[in-house]
Amino acid sequence: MPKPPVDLALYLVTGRGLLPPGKDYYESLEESLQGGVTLVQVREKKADTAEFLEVAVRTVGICNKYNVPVLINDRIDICLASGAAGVHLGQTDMPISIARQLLPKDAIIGISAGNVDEARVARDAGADYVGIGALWWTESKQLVKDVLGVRGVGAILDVLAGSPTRSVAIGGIKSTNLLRSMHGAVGPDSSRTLDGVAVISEIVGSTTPKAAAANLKKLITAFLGSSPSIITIASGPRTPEALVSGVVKLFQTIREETPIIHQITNNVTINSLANITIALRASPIMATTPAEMEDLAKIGGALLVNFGTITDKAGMLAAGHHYNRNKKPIVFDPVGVGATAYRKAAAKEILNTWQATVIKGNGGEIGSLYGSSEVASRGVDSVGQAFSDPAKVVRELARRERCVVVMTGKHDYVSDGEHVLRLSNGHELLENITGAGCMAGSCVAAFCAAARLAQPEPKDEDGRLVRGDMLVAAIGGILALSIASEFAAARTDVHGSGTFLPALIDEVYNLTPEKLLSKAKIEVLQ
Ligand SMILES: Cc1ncc(COP(=O)(O)OP(=O)(O)O)c(N)n1
Ligand SMILES: Cc1nc(C(=O)O)sc1CCOP(=O)(O)O
Repeated sequence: MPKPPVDLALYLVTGRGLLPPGKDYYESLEESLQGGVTLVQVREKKADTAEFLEVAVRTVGICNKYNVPVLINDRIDICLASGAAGVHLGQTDMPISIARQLLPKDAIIGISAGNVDEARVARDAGADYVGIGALWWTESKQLVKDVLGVRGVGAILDVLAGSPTRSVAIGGIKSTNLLRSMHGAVGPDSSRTLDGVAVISEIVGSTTPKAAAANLKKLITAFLGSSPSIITIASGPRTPEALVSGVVKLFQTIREETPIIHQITNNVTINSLANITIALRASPIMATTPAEMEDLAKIGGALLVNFGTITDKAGMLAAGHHYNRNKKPIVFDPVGVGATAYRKAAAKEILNTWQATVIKGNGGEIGSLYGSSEVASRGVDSVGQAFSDPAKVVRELARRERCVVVMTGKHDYVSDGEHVLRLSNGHELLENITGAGCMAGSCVAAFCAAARLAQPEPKDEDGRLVRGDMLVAAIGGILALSIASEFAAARTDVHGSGTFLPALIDEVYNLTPEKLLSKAKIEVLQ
């Protein structure tokens, strides 16, 4: 009979040195079990053998009351002597083949994996699970290597595809980043996700470990119980009529609710972005200082991060973290990402730190993120012919980044990884003004804020990073600007690009549901 899999969902690794002053270890342990911890590892780095054994025996006794298995960090002898369920082994500990011989047949053996090769060896050796770390930076252990970030963890998860070896991530996991960690840590090829999280300080360092554990448990249970395939869960039929009618609803929501759109953008187009946001009846705030981000993320309806003149990377990283934490949408506009190595590295760092809801770019920018040279970036413009299969590019990038992708151009392509839409509105004068693409980003962000507001907050934690139909929101933002551009270009007072820009702002201001309904050109490609 195969042994039943251990529940890795909320894995407490002990750390007596991190207890708050005056808090008893056994009391803290019992409270955390009451909060919903599913597995415990006794990790004693300073105790001698006698003390380690005493702690292990008492820990097993307490955990038995809650039917929660105990693993021992590093030490086979302590595992055997304490009656623990198994061990967690590091890379320099006893090899798993010997550990299996020494331990009972049904012992659980977990192994640390900090890279793809270590995970492959652990998998082939039959590890029950791998502990992948460090995901984020932590003060609980002196790290000797760079943190992996969600992408590093995702790459390791791919190695486990098709094997029974399961996985947890460890390092810096808190209630504030748990959902982002789980959503982001997905193998790009296999879509395999983590089976749980291993945590020390968030629980052990708390004066109320029961509440700390319960909070983490609520989040991880919601994630594991939901469909993790795509960040924005589609709702409603994807016909052109249904999509435009959804866009109109969001357009009206913006007018009724005037959501705050927080924008970190470039100094070339900042004024146009603020004006286009106001024209839509949303409310812009252009703030870049990292220290403000926690507060702004509480009041902002959505965040736009545009790195046209990338001087505020620290603010971008902090802002995204807080918007993820507050479950608010983020639109990422990686302006000119293919132009320099610095921008490429910054985009990678950003997408490894927070989860974008929508990525919007021109062909060169999307091509660069996708890893294609078919259409390249020169400065902030695209060069090269159109993609031979643009639908594939946006769909695959959306799947990989687990968000909605918008690729602007003669036709605009939008995908949530499942559906692909082609939008064919817009006027060529948009190419003759600076910041048309950036303004599209502001419009998309305003529609994303509306999409979130339009969907009632779920009563229970639902494991998502944002709520609302972000596919419709992305389409709405693009249509609002491109349909307004058609009305602006048709005006008799528009004589060229100079008169076009203010007319464009006017026409966004004067946009109506009827104009959107009558002009929208949407094709559902997939
Ligand atoms: C679940 C889990 N994952 C990784 C580790 C780290 O183990 P190791 O590499 O042996 O380092 P130490 O914990 O011994 O410092 C872990 N303990 N648990
Ligand atoms: C024990 C341990 N191992 C790590 C690894 O990277 O292998 S990180 C880590 C410490 C995790 O503690 P916290 O939840 O407080 O960040």
